[in-house]
Amino acid sequence: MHTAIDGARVPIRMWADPQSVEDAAMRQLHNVANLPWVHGLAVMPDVHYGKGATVGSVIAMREAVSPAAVGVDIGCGMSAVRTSLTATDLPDDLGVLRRRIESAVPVGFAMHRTPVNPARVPGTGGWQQFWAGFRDLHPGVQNLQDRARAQVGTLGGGNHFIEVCLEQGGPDAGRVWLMLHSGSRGIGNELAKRHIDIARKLPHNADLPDPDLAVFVAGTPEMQAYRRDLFWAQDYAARNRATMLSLVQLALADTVPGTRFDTPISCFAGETLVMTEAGSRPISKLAGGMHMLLTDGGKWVKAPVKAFGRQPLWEVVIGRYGEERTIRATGEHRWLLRPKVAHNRTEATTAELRVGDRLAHVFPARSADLQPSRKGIARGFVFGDGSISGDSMAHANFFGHKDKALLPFFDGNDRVRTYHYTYNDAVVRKDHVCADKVEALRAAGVTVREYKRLGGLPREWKREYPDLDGPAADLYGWLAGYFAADGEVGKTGRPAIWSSNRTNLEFFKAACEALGIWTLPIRQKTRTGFGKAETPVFVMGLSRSDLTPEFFVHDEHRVRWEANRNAVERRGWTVRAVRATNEIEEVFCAVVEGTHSFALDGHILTGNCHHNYVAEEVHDGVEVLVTRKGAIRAGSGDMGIIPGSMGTGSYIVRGLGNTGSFESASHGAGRRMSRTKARKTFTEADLAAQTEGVECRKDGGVVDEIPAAYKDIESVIAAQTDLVEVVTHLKQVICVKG
Ligand SMILES: Nc1nc2c(ncn2[C@@H]2O[C@H](COP(=O)(O)O)[C@@H](O)[C@H]2O)c(=O)[nH]1
Ligand SMILES: [Mn+2]
Repeated sequence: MHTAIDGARVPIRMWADPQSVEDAAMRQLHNVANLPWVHGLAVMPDVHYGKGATVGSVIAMREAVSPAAVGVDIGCGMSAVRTSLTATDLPDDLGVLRRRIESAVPVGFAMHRTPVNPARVPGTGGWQQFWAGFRDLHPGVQNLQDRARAQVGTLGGGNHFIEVCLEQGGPDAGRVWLMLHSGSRGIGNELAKRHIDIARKLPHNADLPDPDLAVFVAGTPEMQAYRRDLFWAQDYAARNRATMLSLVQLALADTVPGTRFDTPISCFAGETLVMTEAGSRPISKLAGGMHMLLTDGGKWVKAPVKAFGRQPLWEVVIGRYGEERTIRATGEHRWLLRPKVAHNRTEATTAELRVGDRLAHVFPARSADLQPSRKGIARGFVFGDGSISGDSMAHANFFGHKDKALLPFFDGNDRVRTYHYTYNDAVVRKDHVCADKVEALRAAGVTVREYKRLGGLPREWKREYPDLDGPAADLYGWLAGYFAADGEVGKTGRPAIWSSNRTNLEFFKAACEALGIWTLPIRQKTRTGFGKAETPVFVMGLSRSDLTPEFFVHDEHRVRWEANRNAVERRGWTVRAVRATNEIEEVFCAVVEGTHSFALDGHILTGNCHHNYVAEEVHDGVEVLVTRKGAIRAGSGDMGIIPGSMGTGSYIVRGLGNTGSFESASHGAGRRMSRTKARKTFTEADLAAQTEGVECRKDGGVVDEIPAAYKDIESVIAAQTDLVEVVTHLKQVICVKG
């Protein structure tokens, strides 16, 4: 539970005992909470004083970001992977394995003599494109590319570490894990320092209580340049960890042949269709760019799609309502499931999927007060039941009683005129009849029908589709008007729209997608025309529950729909078959910060790979830039790693999505004392005692990393039970430090 601290411009929500927070850190927190751009500030239980901003703080800012608060180790984070080994599989002399890891991964100031070949890093891709981005970085780092390349796959010093850990308790007790902690190395540091300097000199930062709080504001070239370098450095940090992890995996597999690893990256084959705001597109075509993707909660978010190298593929066959499709994905790809009565699994890897599993789905969020506009209805009706003769303007044609329901939506509807016609069955044609001949024809027993017509309407109403990005009320109105012309509501209350032109229904579908209205697949049927000739016609069902009474312009449509509007709709996909294939291909994934999920075509919600420091997120309905300075994302279901110290172990956690902390949790135990104080307080003997049973350095060079220099990890975890739940407790047997 948290304590709210008032007295600043926004309240400080603190998941730590305020009495335990040192004065310097408390001053930093107040300074941050007083910044004009700050939307909110949450403080994690591992809080302590830090350069620029307090470590263990989550700063949500509107249209601003502070480069010093992000810090110099841009993208610093954790990676972990579970192996197939248990404690007894490890060598008796753990020193052998430690030395193998130390010779595979340079530590401290050391770097690779030649850069690691990316082919040795399965699960990552797009390296060429990534390095091509180097030339766009700050001019001051342009001479550092060779060094940056040589530092990919290196640990660094301080509290960066690589560990071999054992799972504590539970059914998998003794299972071996690999874990590591590092960031964007020298290049991230160089970029950060340059931008921090730039920010300090900007005039709007002149009166800040602490020059380290200088910010960049949205829409300025400085912000644009910082964001470009920031996201590049975050990508570098993730690649650095991925490279190290694969080098450590090789070292372990060399020591214990046959070791297998859970793969931390999970992806799709190139043809997989992903929902974007501009329609569904193959994921391979999206790779290398930023796209608006549909994520959990029905929100559209901008996110990069990336290639992750060649990986073995599985095939998943899914079906719903007579539709069936096959999706190819890696065996480790994470699928989100809808729980069933028989089980409450909410996710599974491809390899763990079972026949009958129901995939989770997501639909774009709809505005609760969506109303069709009058003009939209008129335009949609003309599209369906309008006509154009020659170069004239468009007409709306009202057959039967449609004029009663539709005319009120047209301006100038007093101009409507009545026309008469007879059918000529032989040539399938309407023959117009002059008004003064109607009586005589009827008296002679000829069936004379009538319809009403309103002319003088814009030509494009009949010829063009409306703008998908236009006002939602106009688009919804267009759908309602078109439905009034060519739609029907069946006996079960299911609305369906008909057209002889498939493209019209595809547009109708796209417009529904844009508004969050679910549609069924378009089906082809055969219609027997007036001349008894068979012609193809297309029909598409619409969701009952996504529509509103105002959508139904005709009373009889609305009455049928009302009677059935709550009927159950089975929209979801069910797994019909899962099998491994022999195919190995380039695979792709979207990297959505925050929710770590995005939708495939068919609204299938799926997971992605995670990790980051500055993220664009929406909190309290406001778009904010969230800086997690020593804090992790802990959205509902997000997996996270909270390390303790080189002697006390770590936790794998699952986020609870607490909005009070901006869906965040602590990133570690946090320092209890500075490095200087730790060196003065403790000896090598203390370090040896506190790291007993751990194969690690025990010399004076790492005394400042002694476990007692950090807070008690158990208390830190206990202080955030409303932010995360513990999934696995790990304790290290090897710890490598630089
Ligand atoms: N399991 C281990 N945890 C460690 C070790 N050294 C530090 N730590 C914890 O990591 C966080 C990371 O801190 P950061 O601010 O540098 O990102 C720190 O708070 C400690 O709790 C270690 O050797 N092993
Ligand atoms: Mn770190």
